[in-house]
Amino acid sequence: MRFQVRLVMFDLDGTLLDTAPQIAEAANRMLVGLGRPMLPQAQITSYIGEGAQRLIQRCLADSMPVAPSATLFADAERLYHGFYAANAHLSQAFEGVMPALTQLKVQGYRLACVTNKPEKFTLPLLQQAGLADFFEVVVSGDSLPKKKPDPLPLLHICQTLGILPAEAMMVGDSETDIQAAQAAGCFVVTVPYGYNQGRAIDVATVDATVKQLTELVNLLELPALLSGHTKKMTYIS
Ligand SMILES: O=C(O)COP(=O)(O)O
Ligand SMILES: [Mg+2]
Repeated sequence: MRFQVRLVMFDLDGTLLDTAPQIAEAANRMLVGLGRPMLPQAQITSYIGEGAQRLIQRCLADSMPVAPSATLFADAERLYHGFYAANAHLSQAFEGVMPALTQLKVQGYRLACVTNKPEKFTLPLLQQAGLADFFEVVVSGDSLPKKKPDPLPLLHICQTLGILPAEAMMVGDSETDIQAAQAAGCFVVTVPYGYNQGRAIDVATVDATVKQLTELVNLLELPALLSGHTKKMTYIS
């Protein structure tokens, strides 16, 4: 049995939008507000991908030997959310994002966004970047009981749109996306320019990789979408 991709689900941070500068700035303002030393942007960037709470925990863990109390964590979260709300709109789309989404939409692919970012930031950010209208469904890190790498958000999108997971493709920048896609039974394609905890993606673990999202258009036209997701697609950019 051969499956044709009908749904493409996009990760947000590090795939559609370059959010790291604003996330790092908000995290450093939070640390300063708590009387703690700032961290290099690259270090904070490597903490992106598992949601805001995990990012805050990891930033705090770098400056204190013991786990923060619930009160300190609540203060940190309030500060981070306040600072991030003020600067999130400055994040830019990566090259190729707008033309790729436009083309895929014209070609009739169903499009969705699945991110571990808190919901209160996701929609405003997509709207400000002019991307919100491309997506039929947007699922954030706190929309459902579980987030990526759990397959639940991806399966929820497939179910909402009436698409089989085997007809869906996840496009992301990190191992979190790869694990979620593989657990859901979806194809997975990665970009090399994102964050992935500061590491390069192991391309052996994905169906394909594209340098920028415009390459997806050709990739999806290849007749190499394979049954059972046991073999790789032949196109590695
Ligand atoms: O908020 C995060 O940690 C990452 O979000 P992402 O799933 O869009 O990469
Ligand atoms: Mg990401």
